[in-house]
Amino acid sequence: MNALAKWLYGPAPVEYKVLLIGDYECGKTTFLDRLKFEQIREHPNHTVNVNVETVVYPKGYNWHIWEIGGIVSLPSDHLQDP
Ligand SMILES: Nc1nc2c(ncn2[C@@H]2O[C@H](COP(=O)(O)OP(=O)(O)OP(=O)(O)O)[C@@H](O)[C@H]2O)c(=O)[nH]1
Ligand SMILES: [Mg+2]
Repeated sequence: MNALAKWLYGPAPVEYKVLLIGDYECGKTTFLDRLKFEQIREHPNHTVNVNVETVVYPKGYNWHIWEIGGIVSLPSDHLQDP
């Protein structure tokens, strides 16, 4: 079955997961927009928590890019000393 699917659809795409982190308003969404849409917005909204986009480059390679917003609301117990 696997061989049949491969013959019909070609090889499965290669999947990568990338974490995009950085200071508040450092340009993470702008960078992601440029990669995904090949254009940028002048005033993108602040990212709340997470923004995920998949960029295909080159064909057969899927890059799942997770932008973690600069303003992250974490439960307070994550912020306490161990
Ligand atoms: N001049 C200049 N401005 C930029 C650049 N990249 C982003 N900006 C501007 O900086 C501001 C913040 O950009 P975002 O891409 O929203 O930054 P962010 O890191 O995603 O912000 P958060 O999601 O709020 O953490 C926007 O007004 C962008 O237009 C750059 O390379 N040069
Ligand atoms: Mg952002």
